[in-house]
Parts: sequence; structure tokens; C-alpha cells
Amino acid sequence: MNRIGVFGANGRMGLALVEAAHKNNNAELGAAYVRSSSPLLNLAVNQLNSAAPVAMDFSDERNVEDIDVLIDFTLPAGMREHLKTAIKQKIPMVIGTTGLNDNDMQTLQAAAQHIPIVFARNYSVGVNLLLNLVQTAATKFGDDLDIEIFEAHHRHKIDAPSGTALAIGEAIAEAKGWVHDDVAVFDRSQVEKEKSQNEIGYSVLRGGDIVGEHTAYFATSGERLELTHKASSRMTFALGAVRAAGWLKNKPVGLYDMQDVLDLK
Ligand SMILES: NC(=O)C1=CN([C@@H]2O[C@H](COP(=O)(O)OP(=O)(O)OC[C@H]3O[C@@H](n4cnc5c(N)ncnc54)[C@H](OP(=O)(O)O)[C@@H]3O)[C@@H](O)[C@H]2O)C=CC1
Ligand SMILES: O=C(O)C1=N[C@H](C(=O)O)C[C@H](O)C1
Repeated sequence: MNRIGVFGANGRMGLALVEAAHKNNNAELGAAYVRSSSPLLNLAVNQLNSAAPVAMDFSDERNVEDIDVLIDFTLPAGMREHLKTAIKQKIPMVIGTTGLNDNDMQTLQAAAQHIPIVFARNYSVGVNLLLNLVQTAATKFGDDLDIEIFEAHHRHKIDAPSGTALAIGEAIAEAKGWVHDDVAVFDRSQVEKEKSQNEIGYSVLRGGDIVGEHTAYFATSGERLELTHKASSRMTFALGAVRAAGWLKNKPVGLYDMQDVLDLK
């Protein structure tokens, strides 16, 4: 049985992860953590199960010592703290937090020399298939091609474009032999010129309770291909992350992603 510790257990994804750990037959919830300053500390996280988990303080080392894999879907600042604990306790970590910067990515690379880590900006099967499909599309059209990425999420999401949109753009850039940062266009409001074909444009919608939608557009002069993924439940991501935790448990140190977990490379 894989004993899972969930950070940010009172968050939208945290709650879904707590439920997903109950649903997965090979996993059990070892601990559900909230911030040490949280008013929810020591209270029941939810009532899904007769043994409703109690929110614990991860900074108390006794609360992490029998955990097999830690899962973090919080914010970048939280992820940084949680990663330190994981390294100190030598516990593998599954990370889904988005909005990470270049320094964070370097920190993850360095951390992965000490513990096994899965980092993915989307834990759904569909998006991980999409990452392969966009690479095919990007290379099979000719030079007459415009590539744009659109994403839509709920009103509470604070990072933009989404981590998934960036992962799609990076996959396309890799297939085209482009440096993503050189071709990514996030804002055209001040650019008064025609678009170049060596660019990947991003656009973003925020509203209501949209779980997560992504479309990659491949537009030529005579046709347009639109590859769309729509998530209809956060449980998709949560079950994917719990599956990744099971896969990671006895892996050697290193930085992995969900395509490794799903054997899609
Ligand atoms: N990779 C994937 O498949 C997916 C990734 N995500 C990503 O997961 C993250 C969380 O999303 P969501 O659940 O909607 O967000 P929520 O705002 O609902 O939850 C965030 C959680 O993180 C906690 N948190 C925030 N800052 C810190 C900190 N500094 N230290 C400790 N805990 C902290 C919050 O605690 P508190 O309530 O005390 O503030 C809360 O429990 C986002 O980055 C999102 O993009 C989401 C879905 C899928
Ligand atoms: O914040 C969210 O909700 C989501 N975030 C991830 C992202 O930034 O891509 C994944 C998913 O789309 C939901």
C-alpha cells in the first residue's frame, strides 16, 4: 500500500487528492497537511470517509515520517517549502503546482538528484496524449502555418497562461526546433504589425467554474486543425497524480513527468 501525504489539503486539488487516495486500491491517505498557521489545523479535512483525515502540520517531522510519497498542488511558495521537507526526509514527491519560474525549475532539477520527483503541469491522460499530437501537427504542415494556443479556466486561477498551455507551447517549440521563450507571444495589444509565422500566440479566458480547457490551433491559408482537451472534473488530475505516486514509489532519483508514468515517450 502506498502511503500518500497531501499538501494543501484544504484546497480544490487537495480535497480531490484526499478523495482520490481513497478511490485508488493501491493507495491510502497517510496524512493531509495544511499550513501550520491554518485555522483548519487538527480539524477533519472532509467527511468523505468514516475515518475523515485530520489536517496536520507538515513542519512537525513526526507527521511525515511514515509517508511513502508526498503530493503537492499548492502555490510556488508552498511547493518550495514542501520540497525542502521532502529532500530532508528523503521522500519521493509528485508535484502539480503551476506558475513556477526558471529558478524553481532549476531547484527541481537539483532536488531530483536527491529524491525521485514527478513534475507535470497536467496529470490527465488526454493532455499527455495531446502533447504528442501537437508535435505531429506542428511538423506535418508546411511553412504556411500559424500556431495559437487558447486556454480557459475557473475564475479562481491565478497563473496565466496555464501550466498546461505552456507545456503545449513548449512541446510545439521543441518539435519545430524553436526556443520557446523566443517565439512565445503573450500580448499583442501593443504590437501594430502582422503576425510572424515563427511564433506561438497565447490567449486566456477566466470564468465561472471551468475546470480546464486547452486548444492548439494550426491554421494555414486553406484549412485549420483544432486540437482540444476539456477536463470536466478535477478528479481526473487527482487520480492521475495518485497513479503517478504509485509509479514513483520505488523509482531511482530523477526528474520524471506524466508522460514517463504513462509510457508515452
Ligand atoms: N498539474 C495538474 O494536473 C494540475 C495543477 N493544478 C495546480 O495546482 C495548484 C493548486 O490549485 P487549486 O487546488 O485550484 O488551488 P487552491 O487555491 O484551491 O488551493 C491551494 C492550496 O495551497 C495552499 N497553499 C497556498 N500557499 C501555500 C503556502 N505558501 N504554503 C503552504 N500551503 C499553501 C492553500 O492553503 P490556504 O488555504 O491555507 O491558503 C490551499 O490549500 C495550482 O498551481 C494549479 O494550477 C491544478 C489542477 C491540475
Ligand atoms: O488551476 C487549475 O485549475 C489547473 N491548472 C493546471 C494548469 O495550470 O495547467 C492544470 C489544469 O488545467 C487545471
